[in-house]
Amino acid sequence: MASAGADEAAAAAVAAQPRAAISHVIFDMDGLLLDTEGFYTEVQEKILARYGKVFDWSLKAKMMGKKAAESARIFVDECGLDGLLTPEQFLEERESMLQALFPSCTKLPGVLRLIHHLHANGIPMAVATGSHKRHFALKTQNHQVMFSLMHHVVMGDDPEVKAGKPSPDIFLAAMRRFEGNVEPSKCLVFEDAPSGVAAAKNAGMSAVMVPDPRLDVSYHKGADQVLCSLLDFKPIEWGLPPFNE
Ligand SMILES: O=P(O)(O)OC[C@@H](O)CO
Ligand SMILES: [Mg+2]
Repeated sequence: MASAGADEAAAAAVAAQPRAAISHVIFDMDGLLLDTEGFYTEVQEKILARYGKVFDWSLKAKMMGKKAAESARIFVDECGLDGLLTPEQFLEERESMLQALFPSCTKLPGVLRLIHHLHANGIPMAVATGSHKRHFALKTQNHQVMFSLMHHVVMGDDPEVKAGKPSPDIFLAAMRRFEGNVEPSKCLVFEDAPSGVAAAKNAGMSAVMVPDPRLDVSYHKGADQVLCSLLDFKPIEWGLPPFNE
């Protein structure tokens, strides 16, 4: 067993050489802060079952994190539903089911601890979500306090977000809305989706991925760090103030 002295020396070494000198943090929302991805999966499984098809995780990997219209197009194309269902009909069909589910969503493990810690230490935070305004309101109605700690939120239907993730648009818009002149290399993005990690990297930022365990590990590549849960995040590795526990 390592001695207390050895532990302290190891912590000092990590603090002396962080992976990056992060000053600003940007969170994805669905599947990262809020446990909403399961709702999408459930509803999409139901719709696909009507056509005698099974919704799987390789399709999920392509859809998650995208703007609604983009993921609807992927759903129709990948499932071979052209001529049977349009992307617009798909969105309409899933809408009432999703609306009923969203308000009951819960926070994912470690979210509150990390956000309160960063806020207490004066680290500016933002949210960058592919979700549009109407869904954002339904998902966050029971999590207002947490979102009030964010400097700002950028949503998928924001005029500055021309293309959804993996385009860097949303993360660059989130970066520009912080006060001062913030460099991408100082921004750390937390994401659950492959397209979100790619968007962060395309923006020149660092990306910590917290994927669903059902997502194949081949989708982890590109992330600077992959964690099972936000509870495993060590701020000190990124030049951020350490937890005091
Ligand atoms: O960007 P996020 O917050 O994951 O939201 C995307 C979404 O609407 C569901 O995949
Ligand atoms: Mg997400």
